[in-house]
Amino acid sequence: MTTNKQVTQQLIKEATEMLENAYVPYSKFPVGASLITDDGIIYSGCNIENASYGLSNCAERTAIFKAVSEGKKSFKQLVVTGRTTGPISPCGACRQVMVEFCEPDMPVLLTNTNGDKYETTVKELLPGAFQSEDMV
Ligand SMILES: O=c1ccn([C@H]2C[C@H](O)[C@@H](CO)O2)c(=O)[nH]1
Ligand SMILES: [Zn+2]
Repeated sequence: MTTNKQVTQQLIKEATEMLENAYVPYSKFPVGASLITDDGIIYSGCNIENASYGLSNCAERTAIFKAVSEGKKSFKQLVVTGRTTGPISPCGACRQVMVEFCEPDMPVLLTNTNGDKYETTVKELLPGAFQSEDMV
């Protein structure tokens, strides 16, 4: 049997490995994210930058889009890591994308390579989010 703790450890490991794949010639700030589906498949991603800076994609969105593009839309947990002094903080765009694809109470673990951790949820990260239900 795999415990929640073991799953979290695996997500942290895979998010950390993603730091090596980050394409960050501009910021030199690698970020890794790892997401597990309800059926236990892990999708991980890194940030991918562009010379046209605004086209850069964050690690969180890379992981979520990888999963969605494989037909997955039901998720259990997301882990994000970076070389920050405290736990990393996802940008507004990623918080909005989390709201689109993850349940409000889904756990999100923000961490860093020192092992600092902040456990939160999708709804705590973006209270009052704009959602499809708002378009009546
Ligand atoms: O949670 C975060 C915060 C930042 N970045 C990326 C965007 C950009 O490539 C670099 C600097 O902002 O870090 C992420 O991928 N996730
Ligand atoms: Zn982001």
